[in-house]
Amino acid sequence: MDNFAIRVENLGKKYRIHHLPNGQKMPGYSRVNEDITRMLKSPFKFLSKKAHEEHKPETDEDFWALKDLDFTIYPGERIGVIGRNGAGKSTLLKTLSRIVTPSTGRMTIQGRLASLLEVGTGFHPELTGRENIFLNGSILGMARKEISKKFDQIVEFSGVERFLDTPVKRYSSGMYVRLAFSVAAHLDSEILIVDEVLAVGDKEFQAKSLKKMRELTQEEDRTILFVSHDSEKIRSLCGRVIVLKGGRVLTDTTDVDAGLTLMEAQTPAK
Ligand SMILES: Nc1ncnc2c1ncn2[C@@H]1O[C@H](COP(=O)(O)OP(=O)(O)OP(=O)(O)O)[C@@H](O)[C@H]1O
Repeated sequence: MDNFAIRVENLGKKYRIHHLPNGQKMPGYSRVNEDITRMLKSPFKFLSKKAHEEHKPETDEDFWALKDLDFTIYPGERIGVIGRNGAGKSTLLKTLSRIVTPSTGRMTIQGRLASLLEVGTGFHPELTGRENIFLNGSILGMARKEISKKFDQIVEFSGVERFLDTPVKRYSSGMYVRLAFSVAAHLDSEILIVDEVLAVGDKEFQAKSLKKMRELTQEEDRTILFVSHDSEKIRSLCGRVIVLKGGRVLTDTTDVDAGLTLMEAQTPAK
């Protein structure tokens, strides 16, 4: 088998979009929220409108958040996944992290994958920082002894030593990201996926994390997929960019500047 880290073939993700009788479109989950908000605002109006709506047929439509993706990523590459709001970046990273199930195609991942998605994923809120470090290590298949060996490095890099025995639900978002990044960067995984979260940390920690990610690819041949809206960060970290538009690959290039220019010329996906 080829020595690749990630191979994606004809990958697609389809969502069902509900059309409301008033012509609005929305995914199923937000329709419930919308109903609750309307009901709280004006219960009588909501109920009479709802009874009226019941008699109007609703239609559903397929919406492709990702479509026909094909690419191969090799060990040691630092890939920037870029695109305007709604282009499909998070959906792609969540699909690769197996949080979202693809609707078409297949993906082959060679190596262990650690992902750092939006704040709130990855850690168990009730567990302390210390417990989450061990939990994350065991999810990656590491023995307790191996995790213990990395423990001090993780804590030192994160700078959250004083709060190690506090449940992470009490952490500020900055502290949370510090620990989550440090765990993902230091535990044994061949592939690291980082979605925008670093923007939550302070400038100093952001710079330190970018430096760490460069080292991980250079010294340990680890592969990094990085989503960011910050062109400077993409330029300083990535050697290749995959530009998404409307769920499809617009371009996949090692000319990072050209990729960024093309992305900036796009309007957000509808
Ligand atoms: N669970 C869902 N149900 C329906 N549509 C969804 C769902 N999750 C995402 N989408 C839609 O898929 C498209 C891609 O979303 P995604 O979050 O991947 O974009 P993104 O490129 O990460 O955007 P941003 O830069 O704003 O974070 C959007 O149009 C979004 O509304």
